[in-house]
Amino acid sequence: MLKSLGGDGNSSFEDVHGKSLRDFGLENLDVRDMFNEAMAADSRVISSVLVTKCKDIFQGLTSLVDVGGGIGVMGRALAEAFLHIKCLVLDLPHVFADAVLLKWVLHDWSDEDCLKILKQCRDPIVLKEKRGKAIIIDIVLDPKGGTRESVKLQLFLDL
Ligand SMILES: C[S@@+](CC[C@H](N)C(=O)[O-])C[C@H]1O[C@@H](n2cnc3c(N)ncnc32)[C@H](O)[C@@H]1O
Repeated sequence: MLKSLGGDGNSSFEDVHGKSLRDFGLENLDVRDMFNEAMAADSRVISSVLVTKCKDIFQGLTSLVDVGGGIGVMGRALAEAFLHIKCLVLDLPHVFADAVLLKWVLHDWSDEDCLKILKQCRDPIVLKEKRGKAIIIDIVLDPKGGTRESVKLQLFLDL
């Protein structure tokens, strides 16, 4: 990004808006969506070249992670072109997700850490205009005891 002429280290965007494009996008859904779609449009062009002219790069691979892969256009194109490669896309939850799934994650963290984790999950999905969800699949402690099996499991998870 162009740096401003003021020499303060900020980008021109930061000088005008008081925050980075990334932070601005977190609060302005239209801007965020427009940015993600612009990146996706670029990926459509680049991926079409990649899968036709650069096949050799992918020979022998069985898996690939597209880090910061946006809404997954590149990952999908690679997965479709190279069926032997398992493609994963890693990006921030707000980029691609309506929901965050936490299965067997929270039970072995302290209450304090659980709050931190849930807050991290909440911020991106709250921005999804109330469509977002946090889906938690985990053990629920029964203060009255529960069945023998469930108590055994609770004790096991406390170890
Ligand atoms: C400039 S975009 C590039 C997107 C995609 N690779 C492309 O070329 O179309 C950078 C991406 O990095 C993602 N990103 C930023 N910080 C990240 C982090 N800590 N973990 C994962 N992804 C991150 C952003 O959400 C964004 O989608």
